[in-house]
Amino acid sequence: MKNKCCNHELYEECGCGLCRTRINHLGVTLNNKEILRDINLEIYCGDLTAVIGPNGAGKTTLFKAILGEIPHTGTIEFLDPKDNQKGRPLIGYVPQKLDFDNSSPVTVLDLFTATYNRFPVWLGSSQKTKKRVQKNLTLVQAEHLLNRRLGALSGGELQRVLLALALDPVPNLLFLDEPVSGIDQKGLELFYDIVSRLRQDYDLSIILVSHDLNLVAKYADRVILLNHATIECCGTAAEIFANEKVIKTFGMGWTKGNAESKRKEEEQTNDRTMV
Ligand SMILES: Nc1ncnc2c1ncn2[C@@H]1O[C@H](COP(=O)(O)OP(=O)(O)OP(=O)(O)O)[C@@H](O)[C@H]1O
Repeated sequence: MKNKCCNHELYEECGCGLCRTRINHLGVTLNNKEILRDINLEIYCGDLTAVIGPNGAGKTTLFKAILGEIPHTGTIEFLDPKDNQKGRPLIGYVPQKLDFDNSSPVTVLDLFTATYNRFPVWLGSSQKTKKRVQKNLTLVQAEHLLNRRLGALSGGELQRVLLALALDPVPNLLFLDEPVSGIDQKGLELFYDIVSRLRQDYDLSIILVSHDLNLVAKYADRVILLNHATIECCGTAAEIFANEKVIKTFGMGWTKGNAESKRKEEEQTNDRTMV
């Protein structure tokens, strides 16, 4: 069955609307436990898809499977009709958290240098590397953090640095696993404003796992509810937050209010488009 998230009409205004990552019948079983089953998704360029679901629904497992970190059944392919290419997508990943020693002297520049080059970081960074890092940090409003120690960054700053790292080279698919702690509301909003702008500038396909339904309602083109090991429903934010299954999962009060304001916002956008 073709589900709504594969409906081409939803993507008419997104990027070229043709490049896409296709996930077919993806399933994951770990230690004899079925964690994901029959996941089918198409993610087009310029499209920000938010994955929501209760704790333990399998959101991180979905990321890990697509990244190839854990075994899965089904297929994942990137299709670029412009030059007829077909293959595995190039994926950029911003993890939920980064485990490192906070007291380590490693700086942001060291982190990038170690990623871009094969030689040891203690040999220093060339001017060429420094320029490349500066350019990438500027994209995420973090150019002033070049020589800052990683351990001295705030949660929001670290998240933006990791985003800059994930954008070079520009990926076919960008994964954002929202941190559950360590970033204040202002930091989160700045992060999503930057993501939203980059999505337009680079025509990025983005999958975002988020626990903040207000941010999802504000930024996502499409929302997917992952529950009971599979996709229970998907659609625009207004559709999803009015959906019975979502209301049952997250509670009546929140979703009804948001569905209503999102519906009004979409109506206003449609009115403006028609004028
Ligand atoms: N190696 C494993 N073996 C068995 N079960 C696992 C394994 N890894 C994860 N699980 C289980 O798979 C389910 C999904 O976990 P996952 O971390 O993907 O959920 P999530 O939706 O990302 O949760 P959260 O919102 O809390 O981050 C959980 O019940 C978890 O206990």
